[in-house]
Amino acid sequence: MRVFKFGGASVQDVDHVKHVGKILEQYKGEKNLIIISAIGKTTNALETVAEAFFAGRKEDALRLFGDIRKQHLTLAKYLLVLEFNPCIAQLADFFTEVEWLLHDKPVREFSYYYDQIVSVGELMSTCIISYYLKEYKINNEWLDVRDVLRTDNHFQEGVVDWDFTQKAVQSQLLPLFEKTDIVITQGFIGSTDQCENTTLGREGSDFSAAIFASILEADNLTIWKDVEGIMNADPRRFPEAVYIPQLSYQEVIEMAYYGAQVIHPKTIKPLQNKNIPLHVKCFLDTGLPGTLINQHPAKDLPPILIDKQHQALIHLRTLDFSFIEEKPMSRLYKIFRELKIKPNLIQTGAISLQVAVDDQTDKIERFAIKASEWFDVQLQKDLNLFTIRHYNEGVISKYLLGKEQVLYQQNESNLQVLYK
Ligand SMILES: Nc1ncnc2c1ncn2[C@@H]1O[C@H](COP(=O)(O)OP(=O)(O)O)[C@@H](O)[C@H]1O
Ligand SMILES: N[C@@H](CC(=O)OP(=O)(O)O)C(=O)O
Repeated sequence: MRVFKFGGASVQDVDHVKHVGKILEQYKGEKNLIIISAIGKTTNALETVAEAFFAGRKEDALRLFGDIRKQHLTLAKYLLVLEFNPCIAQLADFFTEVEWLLHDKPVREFSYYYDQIVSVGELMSTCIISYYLKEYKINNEWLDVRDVLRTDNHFQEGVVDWDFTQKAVQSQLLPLFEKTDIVITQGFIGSTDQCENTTLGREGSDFSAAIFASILEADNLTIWKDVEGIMNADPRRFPEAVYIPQLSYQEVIEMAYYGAQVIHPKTIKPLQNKNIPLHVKCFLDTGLPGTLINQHPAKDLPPILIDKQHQALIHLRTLDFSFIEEKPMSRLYKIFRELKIKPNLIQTGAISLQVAVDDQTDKIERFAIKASEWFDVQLQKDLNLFTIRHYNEGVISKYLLGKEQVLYQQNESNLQVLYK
């Protein structure tokens, strides 16, 4: 058994969806679970629908959703002939689910509505692709992942109930493989025990794929991307980036943790725990070897560059001049935990502390209010966090010279600079 994941970039239009069919043909006769994300940038578009709805701009929300609906119907029209009508019937159910909700008034928290609305992206994409594959004579079964992947009710960041999910995989997913070799399902989304939609956090489809690979004890997880494989930097921002043929789980988990936006940070743990190899392969040129990620330490790694934008630096000083010891630290971590804030960089002094975090205005404001009970809180915005793993003098001078540095930290393997 293999698990494949196709992200939004790989299913962004008619030609890309057709290419998915071509890739699957190469694996005929093998059992494959296919996890697919929303088409192109649909999740971003659905986020604006959720925001308009929650702000009470019902007409805007309906209009924006109308555009998304139209795009999906157009895609179905260009891909399908025989399977067009059944596909449209299934899509209509998904549209109705959202449109009914948009006619209501928000009475619950934003995250709840976000998940009910945004999750339709993956339902629509998998529906169209499953029908396209049938039309193309690639027999497959479509699975509503909400029947299998159970989470708690932390909307926008559902925590997976592994026990339930494992049992549901046995009872609902595996029997589908008795009928067909290919099962198509959604990444990124799940459901609570109350049948409410949840999401696993932005870009969470990689994580969904790893969850299934782990439960199924798959031979391999392949994530198809629009790049040659994993590179030592984002090639969109660093055209000189070089491709890396093999990486260890540990290296990739570190890269993702520091902000490399190529694999979701939660993807590696379930794979490492079961020793399942991860392949990052090139969607457009399947002949390329891609990057293999496994337990073996990589040799001769180039310096790895990660430039994380939209950072804010929170300056904290204890109001009563007490030292930064266990008590103030545990208070701070309690607030981080409550607000789900992840510190990207921490530097401590005697009575002061600086924390770099992703600049999420709403969360930072709530943090400042809570922390001001014990700390003087100041904020600095519009910063970037540059991380170099496996640094050397050459890369330091190439990339950091001339940058206005705000904070600097260095250990044996990482160098991090917060700059303006
Ligand atoms: N270290 C890296 N190696 C390769 N690609 C990277 C890296 N860091 C960021 N990227 C970016 O990740 C993109 C692919 O990820 P993403 O757009 O999330 O794909 P998908 O939507 O298919 O999951 C590439 O186009 C590339 O710009
Ligand atoms: N569609 C979701 C989940 C995801 O993982 O997408 P992608 O595979 O395109 O990064 C998002 O955009 O966050």
